Amino acid sequence: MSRKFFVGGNWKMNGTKSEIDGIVAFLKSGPLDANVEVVVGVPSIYLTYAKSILPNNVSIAGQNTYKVAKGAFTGEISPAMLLDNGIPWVILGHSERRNVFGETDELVAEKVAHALEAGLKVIACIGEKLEEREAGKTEEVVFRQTKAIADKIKSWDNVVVAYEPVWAIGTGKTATPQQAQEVHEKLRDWFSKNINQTVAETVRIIYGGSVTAGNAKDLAKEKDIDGFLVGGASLKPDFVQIVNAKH
Ligand SMILES: O=C(COP(=O)(O)O)NO
Repeated sequence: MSRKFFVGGNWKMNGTKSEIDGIVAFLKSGPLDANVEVVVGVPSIYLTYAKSILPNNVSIAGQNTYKVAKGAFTGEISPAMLLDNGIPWVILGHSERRNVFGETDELVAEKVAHALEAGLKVIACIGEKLEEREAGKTEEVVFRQTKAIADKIKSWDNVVVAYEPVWAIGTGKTATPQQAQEVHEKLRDWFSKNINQTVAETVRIIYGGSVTAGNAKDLAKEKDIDGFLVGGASLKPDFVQIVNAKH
């Protein structure tokens, strides 16, 4: 079963309007592989601006939403607010939300469930820390994080899973194609055993963690790597080569 290659850009807390103009310029000139789904994750304050100038072949995501529709949650935004502004995607469970802002597996799962119920599509992030990998706990961690989400949601149709080993994020220490493929394959097997074979075969599992134009092609060759979630490199023209890495 073929899965449409998916490349997300996670701009994190970066950008000014003029820098966004520059990013949009290289996305427009591309050319971007038409067989690849491209979504850029934009800081909340710039979502409307970015959406107004992005080319039609690039979609847009928020970087966080809360677990309920409205209320006394100063500083938060809801899935309904993203949808009200024509934003169809959201990135949830990023390791920076988990490790810097203390989001638990439970909270991430509740956020994913509410975002899907509201009608958003979700890039759901999982990934182990270096000490967990060194302790041989990679599978245990990513299965635990995935199960927490599975226990709360009814369908994986609008979910892209992003495996982002924390030790590879922003470090330049990219997982090797073999390391990434091994975890992606185990995750797909987890879906087969715990959800169903159709989900296992159709859910896109993308890799994130120091993806560059230099390593994307080799990673893209792996059968269970369905794309990327790119941080630093998504702010630069090299992002076009990463989008096109599969073909
Ligand atoms: O956090 C990341 C990856 O960041 P880098 O590509 O900068 O390692 N994606 O969400």
